[in-house]
Amino acid sequence: MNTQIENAYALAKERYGELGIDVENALAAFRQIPVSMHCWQGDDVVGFEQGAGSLSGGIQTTGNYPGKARSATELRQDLDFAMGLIPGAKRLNLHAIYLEADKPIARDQIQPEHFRGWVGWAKTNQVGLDFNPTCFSHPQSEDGFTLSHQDDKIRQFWIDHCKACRHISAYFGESLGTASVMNIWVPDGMKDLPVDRLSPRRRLMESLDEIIAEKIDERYHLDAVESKLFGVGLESYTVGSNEFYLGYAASRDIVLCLDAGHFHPTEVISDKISAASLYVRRMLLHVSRPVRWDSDHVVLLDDETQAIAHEIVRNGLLDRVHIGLDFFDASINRVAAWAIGTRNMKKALLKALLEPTEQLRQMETSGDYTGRLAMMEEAKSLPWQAVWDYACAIEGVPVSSYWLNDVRQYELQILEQRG
Ligand SMILES: C[C@H](O)[C@H](O)[C@@H](O)C(=O)CO
Ligand SMILES: [Mn+2]
Repeated sequence: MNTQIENAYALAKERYGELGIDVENALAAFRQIPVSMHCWQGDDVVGFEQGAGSLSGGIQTTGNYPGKARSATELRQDLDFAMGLIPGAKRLNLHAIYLEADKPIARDQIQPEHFRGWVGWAKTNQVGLDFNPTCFSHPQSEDGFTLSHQDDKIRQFWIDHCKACRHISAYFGESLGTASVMNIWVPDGMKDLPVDRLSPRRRLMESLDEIIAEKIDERYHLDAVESKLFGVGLESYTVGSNEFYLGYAASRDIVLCLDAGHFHPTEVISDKISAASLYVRRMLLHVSRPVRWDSDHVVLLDDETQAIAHEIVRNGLLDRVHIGLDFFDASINRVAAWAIGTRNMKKALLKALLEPTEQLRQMETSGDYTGRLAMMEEAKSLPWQAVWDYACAIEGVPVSSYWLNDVRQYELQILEQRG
């Protein structure tokens, strides 16, 4: 290892030691925290269904940067490369439309066998898999309703899709020895003011009850539900609102998914984690960056990402909060987008683990708010970056911005050849 990195690390350890922080412990914990990378950043949420239509459901990818993955093989190639730029434990979050089959398969007919390639890849790379039914980009979702549809046949189609997905998710968990978190998000809603807000919500509740009725061992599969405020073209009413799913997850003892882009612009999910932790056993986070709306920009090392990490670490929630990412930017190199967003989430976690939290707590308890603010601000410029560089170096991951050189090479040799 580069002696500069080692020397900086040794100095950082000394500095943190003065504050009573054991850097080696923090680093060991950091390396174990998985961040679930979302497959859909690699191909603009298109997937590999035969005859796939365009993205719908009120979500949008903007940009047309060249080189997106056109097959599962290309997506795995990009993921291999991107994961090699990121230190610590990683998982992959798949959507149902990323199946592999040589003929069209109806969504309610998908099987574990269609994901065998992904499980093989996950075993080789020692990563866990997570899963999502895909209740959008489909002719049966085009009028804005799926699991809450008033037409029983359409509703049943989506129920059956979600049931099929649970079996695939359990197959992931059993094959890989780590529970797959299966997150249900449906776009259901209306562009303009509905008269009846209740009936679709009752139908959604009943559909979900039918979906989760079959008990599946938690060692293999966990059910999660994701709320939303609005979608494009679905501005006035979202069936699966925050209140709906908070109540649903708490009353059914399943996982609550909080997406950073799914609330009012000044609302933050960092503040919701502690509150929800009192009522739900587990949470899934979709860490994202909304810019004026649920725009799914690449995650930054900004105040909110840091606050999310602090809330998880300070409250001892690492084993109850599953950290996933949800952004899709097609205006920049897609592999770089994964690297930037995931590295930032990881940096935030490392910084949180290196915080002098006990000292801050004591100041708060004794009413020393001046000291609390001063120390919180000083903690931001403690030498965490030397620890980060060391974490990258010991895992053979590029240090500092050197990963960008690798991405440029990859772009030239692989992405640009895709046409
Ligand atoms: C593709 C994802 O499932 C989707 O982004 C969902 O999680 C969401 O956040 C919709 O706005
Ligand atoms: Mn999301």
